[in-house]
Amino acid sequence: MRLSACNVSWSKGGVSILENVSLDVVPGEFLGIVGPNGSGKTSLMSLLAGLRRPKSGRILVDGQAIDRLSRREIAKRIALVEQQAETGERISARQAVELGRTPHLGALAPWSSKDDAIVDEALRNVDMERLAARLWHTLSGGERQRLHIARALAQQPQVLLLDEPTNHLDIGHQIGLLQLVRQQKLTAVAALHDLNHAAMFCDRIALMSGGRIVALGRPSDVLSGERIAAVFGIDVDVVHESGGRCHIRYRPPGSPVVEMPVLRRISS
Ligand SMILES: Nc1ncnc2c1ncn2[C@@H]1O[C@H](COP(=O)(O)OP(=O)(O)OP(=O)(O)O)[C@@H](O)[C@H]1O
Repeated sequence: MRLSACNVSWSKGGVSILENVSLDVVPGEFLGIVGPNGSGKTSLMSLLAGLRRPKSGRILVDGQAIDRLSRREIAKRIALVEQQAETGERISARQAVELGRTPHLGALAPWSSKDDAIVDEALRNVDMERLAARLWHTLSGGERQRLHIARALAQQPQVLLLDEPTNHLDIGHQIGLLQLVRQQKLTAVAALHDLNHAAMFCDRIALMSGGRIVALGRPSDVLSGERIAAVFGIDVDVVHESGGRCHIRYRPPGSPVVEMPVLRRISS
């Protein structure tokens, strides 16, 4: 499924937050959105999910304006994992994941063993099967975050939107989650803070600053030292790898510039 933002602007209380943002998420790709705090990543995600309407411009789902689709139609195609998604309900881990099936259920489509199997698989995917019976309020931040992802997977969307999905996760589960997203046969867009995670897992990266996309392309084309310095105000050394990937080394303030080699992956 193709998801597009066409010249989208959004403002709140007279303050411009997104300005003329255009983005085409290609079917099957994993697109990363990076940028400093307040650059507009979450605002863009909520427009892409159809939760907010742009002041001008359009969000298109396979060429169709998103505001012409019902909430249920959107939910069958797009799942959003928000940054501070919480539930105050007294529900179990499994029940939280079962909520992902809601858009697919109805009078003519009651809960069935197929839904159970989808929920089982989603729990397995995030390594949470053994805690399925636990009550939500007894779970750690990282366990809850993994369940939010499982709920989104159980929704069986065509596009998965993730706002800082690795928050609260230990490094093993951060890498595991990004790898899991990459392995899914769906289109994914993730707002990420870790530039190396974006460079490692994303096919393309959109770099945001001040409510605009300032660069969009393959990791090694977008994440240049000059651009990172201009947008984040830090000095880095970038090691370019083959296949458009790169690795960023953060330089301690005041340390000299190092010529970084170009690395080529040796395939076995
Ligand atoms: N509902 C709102 N009302 C007023 N200002 C808002 C609203 N939502 C977002 N903003 C402002 O818009 C700007 C962009 O916010 P947004 O949450 O999209 O940034 P972000 O890139 O996701 O930031 P972070 O990395 O800190 O999560 C910020 O300055 C924020 O304060």
